[in-house]
Amino acid sequence: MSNIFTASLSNGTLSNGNLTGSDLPLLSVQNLHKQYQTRRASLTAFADISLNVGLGEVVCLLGASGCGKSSLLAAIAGLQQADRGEIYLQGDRLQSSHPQVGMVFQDPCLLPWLNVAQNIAFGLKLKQMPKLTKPELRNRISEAIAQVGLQGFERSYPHQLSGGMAQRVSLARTLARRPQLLLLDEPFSALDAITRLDMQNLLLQIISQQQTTVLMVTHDIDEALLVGDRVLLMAHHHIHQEWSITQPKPRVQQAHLLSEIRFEILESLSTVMGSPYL
Ligand SMILES: Nc1ncnc2c1ncn2[C@@H]1O[C@H](COP(=O)(O)OP(=O)(O)OP(=O)(O)O)[C@@H](O)[C@H]1O
Repeated sequence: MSNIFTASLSNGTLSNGNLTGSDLPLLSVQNLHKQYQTRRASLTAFADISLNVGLGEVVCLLGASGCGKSSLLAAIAGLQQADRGEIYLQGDRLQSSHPQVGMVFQDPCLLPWLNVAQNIAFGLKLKQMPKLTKPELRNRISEAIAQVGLQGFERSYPHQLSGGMAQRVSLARTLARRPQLLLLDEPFSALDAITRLDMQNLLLQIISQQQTTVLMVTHDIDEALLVGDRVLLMAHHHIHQEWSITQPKPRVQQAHLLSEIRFEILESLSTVMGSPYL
């Protein structure tokens, strides 16, 4: 095993990331389980999921389609209820959506009749958000626009933006809420390769400036290796294996150092899915 990562089988036990001693994880998920009931069947979304994410940690969730990644994120975001198990944010039990938990989806979901600034303001005016004064609202909006590099586009409408710009607005809308925990569900997967690289760099920049805690779903192993401090591999609705990556960021120039872990992830995925990914 290389010195830049460590791998372990989680087997449903709590994963502590970089936590030490009595540190409270920012996010703690304990024995979470969800079934979807359809007219014909009961489908497992995810089963017996336990994980911790430490303050400032970036954890990436990888896994084959249908293993439950998006459902897990939606449950943590409070967008849907799990059937069993508990979710804690800094020790407080979460049972519905929380202003300190922000989520960005693959689709930017911008409101077409609102301009960039108004779309960002919309996220700040949701009923679960603390009330802001007008100057506070203006500050939050301009700060978020600057964070994603969209100064000058405040009055543009969604149809006037490229896909990458629209996703920047979506990110700004969530960042403006100053969430403690950022949940990202394949945020860049609909973008072309170059825009995707730009957005990955932007995310890395925001993470390092704000010390944001992130739980990110991605299909892209290279993306997980680029931004993650830990990579969790989900299979058959469980967390199957995890890797800690200690290689310093940015890692773009050091892709060769990560090839070993990339190989391990593909090997593990091939074994657990019974399909050749190598
Ligand atoms: N609203 C729903 N009703 C019924 N079953 C659902 C629903 N949403 C998801 N499922 C099922 O739950 C399981 C997990 O789905 P989920 O979308 O969470 O997986 P995923 O790992 O995010 O997949 P992908 O990577 O393709 O987005 C799948 O079997 C899926 O068919």
